[in-house]
Amino acid sequence: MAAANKLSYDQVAVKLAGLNGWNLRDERTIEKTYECRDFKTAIDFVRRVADVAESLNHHPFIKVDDRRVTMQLSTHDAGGLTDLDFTSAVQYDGVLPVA
Ligand SMILES: C[C@H](O)[C@H](O)[C@H]1CNC2=NC(N)=NC(=O)C2=N1
Repeated sequence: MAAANKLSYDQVAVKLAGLNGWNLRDERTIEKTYECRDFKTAIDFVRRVADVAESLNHHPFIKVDDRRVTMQLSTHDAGGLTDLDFTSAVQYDGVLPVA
């Protein structure tokens, strides 16, 4: 997949406004912390996120702290934020916890 185009600060601001709970960490990274029910649910969430990441060939930084999962998205190939980061964010928000 060709590297996506780096978005301008204004484009990032508009896209960020359409998301829930995602914040700008620095000029090239967006971040969100998900609160899961418990540690094993958090790990299961990460497993599902990994499947999405593989399908998009776009891989997040992930931190697991007990039941909190922090995700950071950036497009290294473009040196900033691209549509791929926002597509990933929407898909991660749609990853459901185990029933
Ligand atoms: C060659 C391959 O497409 C690249 O290395 C992909 C893999 N996953 C990636 N993930 C992220 N977050 N940024 C990238 O630039 C990136 N590039």
